[in-house]
Amino acid sequence: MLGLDLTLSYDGAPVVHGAEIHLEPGKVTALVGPNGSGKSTLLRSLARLHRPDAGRVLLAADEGRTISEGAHGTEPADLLEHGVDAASLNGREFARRVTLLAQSRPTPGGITVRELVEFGRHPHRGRWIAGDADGAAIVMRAMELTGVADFADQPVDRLSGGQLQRVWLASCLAQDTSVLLLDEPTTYLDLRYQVELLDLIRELADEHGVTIGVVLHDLDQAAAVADRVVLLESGRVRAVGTPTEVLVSDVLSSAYGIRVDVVTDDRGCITTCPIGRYNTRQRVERLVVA
Ligand SMILES: Nc1ncnc2c1ncn2[C@@H]1O[C@H](COP(=O)(O)OP(=O)(O)OP(=O)(O)O)[C@@H](O)[C@H]1O
Repeated sequence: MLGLDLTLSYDGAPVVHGAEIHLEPGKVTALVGPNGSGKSTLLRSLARLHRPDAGRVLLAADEGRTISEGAHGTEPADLLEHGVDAASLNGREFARRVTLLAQSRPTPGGITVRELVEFGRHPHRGRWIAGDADGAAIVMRAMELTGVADFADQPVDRLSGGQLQRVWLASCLAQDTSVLLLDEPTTYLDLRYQVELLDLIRELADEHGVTIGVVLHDLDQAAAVADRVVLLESGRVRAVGTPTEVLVSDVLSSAYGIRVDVVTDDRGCITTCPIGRYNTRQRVERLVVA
């Protein structure tokens, strides 16, 4: 998926200025940056939920293939030549290719977890007949992958924030798209489920070739899960590259307006340490000594 020269605004005031973003099949791209830098707006434009003032979103010709079929993608030059303009697809065609786990969603009342997950199958159902032969198995798999199968028959309005987050993710997975966009998916999740979600993201990319774009505030999580990091600052792409290339002290310190030290251990794990006025400096020193 390629977002080209995207200019995005609210009420005529631009908040993203000519951004380019390439999400590669089988790779995880993390969008990071300060509050208000335009991450969610950019992600929403890729999901066709925010109409660009200028620019366009191109999908690989085979990005219509589903996770279960195994999708393959192309380089930006191929997308420019052969890509499908996202705006040219009807809603159902687009929803079979791209899904977004949004930051906040209204919780529907009076339905069960399984029913909410089944909503994800909507674009795959026939218009007149309920034909979706693989649907039940895909819904079950989505619930198992996200750890919600045990409470499949519970009403969604009785779930905790973290449980609900996983149910929405299951619904996205049930959509079985080749592009998965996630906006701050670890919010509300406890430590175990944060780690499991990051593992799941990697698994979807590595084993199923899914194209993944994920907004993350936690830079250490971005370093752990992403192949590429896009750093946004004031609506512009400030840096793009591998975590080692982008998550460097001077770039982060300048983008976030606070000193950020970066420690890389001998296994290549990156830990970012924003330096506050009190005890965070000692934490960095401990990390460096260890
Ligand atoms: N519905 C809206 N109406 C008007 N302005 C908005 C709206 N949503 C976002 N903005 C503005 O657009 C800019 C980018 O917001 P966006 O939510 O994309 O940033 P973000 O990087 O995702 O921020 P955060 O990290 O706080 O979630 C901000 O200046 C914000 O105030």
